[in-house]
Amino acid sequence: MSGPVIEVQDLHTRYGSRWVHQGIDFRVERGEVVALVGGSGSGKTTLLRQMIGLLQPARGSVRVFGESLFGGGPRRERALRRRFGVLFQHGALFSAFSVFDNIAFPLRELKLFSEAEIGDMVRLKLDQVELLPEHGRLMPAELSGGMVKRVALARALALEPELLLLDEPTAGLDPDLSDSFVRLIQQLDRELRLTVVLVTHDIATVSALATQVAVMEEGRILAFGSLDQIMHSEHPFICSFFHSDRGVPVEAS
Ligand SMILES: Nc1ncnc2c1ncn2[C@@H]1O[C@H](COP(=O)(O)OP(=O)(O)OP(=O)(O)O)[C@@H](O)[C@H]1O
Repeated sequence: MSGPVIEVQDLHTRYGSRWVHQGIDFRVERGEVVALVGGSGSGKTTLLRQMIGLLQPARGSVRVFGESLFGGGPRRERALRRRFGVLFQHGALFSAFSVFDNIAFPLRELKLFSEAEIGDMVRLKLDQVELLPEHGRLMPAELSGGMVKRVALARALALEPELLLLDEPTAGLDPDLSDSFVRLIQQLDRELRLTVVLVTHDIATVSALATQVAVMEEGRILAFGSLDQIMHSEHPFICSFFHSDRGVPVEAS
């Protein structure tokens, strides 16, 4: 496929009478890892929700793989949605399902595979996120924070998506766990040649993963470019964001 993986044009979003996005233009090219950063409440997660079709634009458009997430008919929309995987902010595992059944869920929904095939695929996904087959028997309540993220990532990868969307992938993890989760995403990104969009507040995550950075403020994209370009911006908001006490373990050359 040629053309961008995601193309957002003149996007306006509102919750009730409150406008959250006021004219967003944004493109994600194949193979890029784009980090959405910005102040709290600037509309990052809402933009991610638009990209996965959980919200409809009030104005403007969101196209994924060249198609609108709405209006193509149920079969076409389902086919389009199978091409991306989502890691939600707190993992969003089904608490009544085991790890195995959480990862199997999107595979079973397809009604294309036998239980034996699903078993093989779930074990492969567990291995990809560096968990053991026996972890499949655990319930979400028995998992550490790092394991929840890995299981949620395995579920997001279950249908072998081309596009992966991650909402705050390292939130709630201590620095060591955060580093090892970022390394895992890096490795999978290389192996699976994914296109990735992630929302994060963590500059270390941006520095390790992102090929492009979009800085959001008050419902607009303030700047878009490589981390190096963004780091050299003189915009006061960007300066305070990237050079604050949150620490910038980034060697911008
Ligand atoms: N379901 C909702 N209903 C009403 N308002 C909402 C809803 N979700 C988000 N908002 C509001 O929209 C604005 C943007 O929220 P969003 O979660 O997209 O921001 P964010 O940049 O991801 O913030 P954070 O970094 O704090 O997660 C905020 O003011 C938020 O309160």
